[in-house]
Amino acid sequence: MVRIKICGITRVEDALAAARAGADAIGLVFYPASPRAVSPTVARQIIRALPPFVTSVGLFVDASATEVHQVLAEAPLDVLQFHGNESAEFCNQFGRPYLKALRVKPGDDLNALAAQWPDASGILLDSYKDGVPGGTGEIFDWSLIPLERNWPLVLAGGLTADNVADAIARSAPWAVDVSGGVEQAKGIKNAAKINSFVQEVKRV
Ligand SMILES: O=C(O)c1ccccc1N[C@@H]1O[C@H](COP(=O)(O)O)[C@@H](O)[C@H]1O
Repeated sequence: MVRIKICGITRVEDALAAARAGADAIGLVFYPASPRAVSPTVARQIIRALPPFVTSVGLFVDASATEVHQVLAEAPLDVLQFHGNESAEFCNQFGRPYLKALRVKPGDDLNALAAQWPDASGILLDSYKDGVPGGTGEIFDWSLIPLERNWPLVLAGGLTADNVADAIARSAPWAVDVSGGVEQAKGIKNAAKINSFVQEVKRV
């Protein structure tokens, strides 16, 4: 069973649509430059509306430790996702499980890179695009993903209901993560697209 995270949630109704569809986690973006960014106050409202057993994940891009602590003081996130150039030492300091995102380029030794964050709960692989830290809506070459690995893979980058079955077949991830592929506008999710995505993941 491949787990599912729906990222870039900005509204309670979208979080509930994800939960009802059968998603395991929702993602909240705390990167101010993102059109999907939420304030800690809105994040708290969304988290409080979640039914049991749906994990809340907070996404940061090279935030300071103070900024992460400020968010955590208001929004009770279950898991942190570091999508920038954060070191393992930085990621480890918050007392929360975390995902480390890597943006994949040809020639990367992904096993060696993943080993730099030995305490991560999972390694999220996303597409590399110069100057854009994530949420590109673009897939990357899944053949670059090592099938022999000792870390839980969270596959992201341009996933949609149309390509996620193929992506799973090629990479055997622990979980998949989608944002733009289930949106009707940046930061606004589409319940029908969420349902199709979740059903497609559960079908394989
Ligand atoms: O969503 C964003 O705006 C974003 C900004 C900065 C870093 C990461 C971001 N999103 C994450 O990127 C992956 C892939 O997204 P997509 O499915 O290709 O749209 C996912 O984890 C997003 O949450």
